[in-house]
Amino acid sequence: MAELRAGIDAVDAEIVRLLDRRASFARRIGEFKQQRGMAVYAPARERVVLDRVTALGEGAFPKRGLEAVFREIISSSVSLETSLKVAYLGPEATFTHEAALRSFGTSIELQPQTTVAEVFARVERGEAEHGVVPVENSMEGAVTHTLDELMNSPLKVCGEVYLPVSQNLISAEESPDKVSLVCSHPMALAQAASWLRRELPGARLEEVESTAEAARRASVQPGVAAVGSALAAEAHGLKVLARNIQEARTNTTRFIVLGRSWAARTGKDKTSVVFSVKDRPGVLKEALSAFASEGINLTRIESRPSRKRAWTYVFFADFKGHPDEEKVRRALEGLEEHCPYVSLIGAYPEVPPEAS
Ligand SMILES: C=C(O[C@@H]1C=C(C(=O)O)C=C[C@H]1O)C(=O)O
Repeated sequence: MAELRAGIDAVDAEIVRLLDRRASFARRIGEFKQQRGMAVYAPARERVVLDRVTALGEGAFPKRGLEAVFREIISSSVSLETSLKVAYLGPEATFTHEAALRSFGTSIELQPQTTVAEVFARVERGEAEHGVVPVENSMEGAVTHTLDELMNSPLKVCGEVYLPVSQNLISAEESPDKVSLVCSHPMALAQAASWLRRELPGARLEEVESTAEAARRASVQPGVAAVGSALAAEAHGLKVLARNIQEARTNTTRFIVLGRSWAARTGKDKTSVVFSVKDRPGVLKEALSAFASEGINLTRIESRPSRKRAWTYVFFADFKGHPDEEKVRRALEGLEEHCPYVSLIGAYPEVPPEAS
């Protein structure tokens, strides 16, 4: 055993020496970016680094572990280049906090904000370089606040993250029969609606602004439970009275990372656009034919009120590809021919939902 541990000690010393060497490259890259006014966070490059190191692994060390270790190495490298600030829809211990940690690791400054609008505003004012907000849930659909902000903001989407949502009944009470009030974010209450109706038919439901605020209430008020994550329970010293009370096991939320510009091309990317159409028959079909004729796969389309004139709409579409690709450029030109308004709101490395 002592001999084997000596082996580990020797390897650790080597790893630390190599990490120091890696850090000196990162610092130099940081200086290069600063001289040219480039953004420090390079999500496309990070994706390439993470894919490369997991492919290099020969299986003795688990791939997920490799990805997690390198996520932190990259996070520390970024912190050597600049003190990166990332605003997210808080408070702490929400799913968005978890999504921000997944994207940026623990070595950067995370700033919890109380609303989606404040996350956008902070990044727009330059008080944070990036923002993380939820954009859609596989059961409940779009996060409309986020779409409405995206429509009017100069910020761009430069990353996406998927997180499986596990909702739990969490409380300071010992058992569910002591619970008379359940509070949570409206989306979390909706996700757990059937369980709550079935198991706690007598409890009152109350909407609050976040799952973390609900957990805080549950920690100070007797008879109150929250619907929220195990992370929120831990943060507020609560017990998990029931696990996985959400509607489906396949409940996943997709988050986006905001920045001043979209990400560079990796070869496996997604692009997001917002567009409006003229008011005449067949116009949406014509607009979308721009994608069909280039063989581009639309992964999502969503309509929202334009908020400029009653009963007029804008469409949000995500599709596979990057604006630097010739066929995507042609599809966007085609879209512009049919639509009075087209805006490219982001491009980012594609994350397969099942990989998250
Ligand atoms: C070092 C760089 O800066 C950051 C750190 C990275 C890393 O540690 O590998 C990768 C991308 C950037 O977010 C770079 O752009 O290469």
